[in-house]
Amino acid sequence: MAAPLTPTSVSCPAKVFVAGGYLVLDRAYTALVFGLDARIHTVVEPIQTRAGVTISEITVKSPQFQEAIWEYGYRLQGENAGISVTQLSVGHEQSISQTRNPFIETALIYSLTYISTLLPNERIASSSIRILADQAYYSNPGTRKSPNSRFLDFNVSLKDAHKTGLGSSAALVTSFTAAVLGFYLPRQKWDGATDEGKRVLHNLAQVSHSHAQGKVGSGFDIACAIYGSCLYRRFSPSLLSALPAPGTQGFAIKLKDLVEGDAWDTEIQKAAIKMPRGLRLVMCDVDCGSETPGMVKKVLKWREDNKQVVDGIWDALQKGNEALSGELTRLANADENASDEHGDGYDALSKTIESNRSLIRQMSTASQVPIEPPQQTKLLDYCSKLEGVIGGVVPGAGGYDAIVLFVEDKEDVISKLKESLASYKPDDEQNGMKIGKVGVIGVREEMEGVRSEDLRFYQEWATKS
Ligand SMILES: Nc1ncnc2c1ncn2[C@@H]1O[C@H](COP(=O)(O)OP(=O)(O)O)[C@@H](O)[C@H]1O
Ligand SMILES: C[C@@](O)(CCOP(=O)(O)OP(=O)(O)O)CC(=O)O
Repeated sequence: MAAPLTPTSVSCPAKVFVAGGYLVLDRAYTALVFGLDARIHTVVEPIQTRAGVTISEITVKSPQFQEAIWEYGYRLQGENAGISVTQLSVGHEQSISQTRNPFIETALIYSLTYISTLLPNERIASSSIRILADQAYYSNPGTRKSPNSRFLDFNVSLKDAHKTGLGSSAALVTSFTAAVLGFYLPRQKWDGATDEGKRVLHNLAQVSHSHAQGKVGSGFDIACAIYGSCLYRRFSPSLLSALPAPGTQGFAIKLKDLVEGDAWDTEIQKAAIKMPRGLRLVMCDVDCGSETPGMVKKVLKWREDNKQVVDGIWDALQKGNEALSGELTRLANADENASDEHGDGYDALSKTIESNRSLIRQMSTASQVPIEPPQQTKLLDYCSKLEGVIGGVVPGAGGYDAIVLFVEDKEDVISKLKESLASYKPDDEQNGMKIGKVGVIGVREEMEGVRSEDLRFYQEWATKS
């Protein structure tokens, strides 16, 4: 007889991709990714069913948003095809979503299927799942239920929420997968606190996120959701191509083999990423926007057509990115060995950032993809001259989304930075784009990845549908 299921909650951090954008799509290069102290939590709880009634239903709610309830029926299929999931759209409640949430649906299919391979003779019980996200993922103001509320009511539907680009889908899929595995599986079958548990979680979340996303990303965001700040080398994309589609013959067994197997060549180096004690990251949201997949396509095409030139720039940039993580680690280690102030000790860091930016601009100009477009150059140059700002870059794919700055971790430096940004005047429109208000997002770097959470956090959100 299986042990009774107990409520389980897991959270994962947001990400900022500081160096190695585009390069990381190729295993020859690495990415420097920082986790941020904004998290997405997933809570899984048993639901009471009346004696004798056996239903197979999982309800997923994202109660901070309107119309964000998804109800799923599920069943085990023959021929090792795994668990099939059907969205139930009974519509008896106004808040039931009429739209699909591909990230939730896919994470459910993949995690239940994996669970079914480990518990072949057990019925998977119904459950209720809640998702709660920290404010920083969205720029909608939101309202508090009480003065100390951690999770705000955003008062909009997910489709109308304005994302700040911190990797909501990766933190969602990873915390969701971890919470579902932790809820249904006994510790001896899967333990998220162990290295092996994390490795399986990483592989499973990569496969499911990649499926939901259309297999375009390098997977850096999932790695960060699990391991926190790290140096990341991606897995070979061919690993995923042999997996049959969900619901087809052999899917379950092949999924189990894939996620538990040792063919994964992902490399995660936690020790290669550190933040010196006197510094912190500041993320600024630029009120504009860019489409990552379109930019990726164009950059890859440019690389294909100009292999030699591009390899030259990318090899130099890889060296520069290694110099950046090397300098951060050197400064952080120096902090551990002495308690002195750095004085002008950030000069080398500042120069490395500058020279990496110049290579990124070369890439922008040659590919004609606005990775660091002139509007962002002007903003970064402006910020880099402010007191206590060491330098900054356009994170990830770049474009008009955001900038990230290395800043001295002092209150007066941050408040002056905020003042200066409030009065910042961007140039008029260039190439059809004009950046708007620049705001500081309330986050900073965090080293820790996935973690179990205390259920008390969610009391306020216990009953709201
Ligand atoms: N709080 C949430 N609850 C439910 N689904 C969410 C939530 N936040 C994000 N998502 C899902 O993730 C999608 C956004 O993912 P994506 O476009 O990849 O943005 P990001 O760059 O933040 O990862 C949303 O359309 C939705 O499906
Ligand atoms: C281009 C990339 O290498 C980096 C993109 O980083 P972003 O942080 O810009 O990503 P999104 O939040 O998904 O838009 C693509 C990748 O590695 O997947």
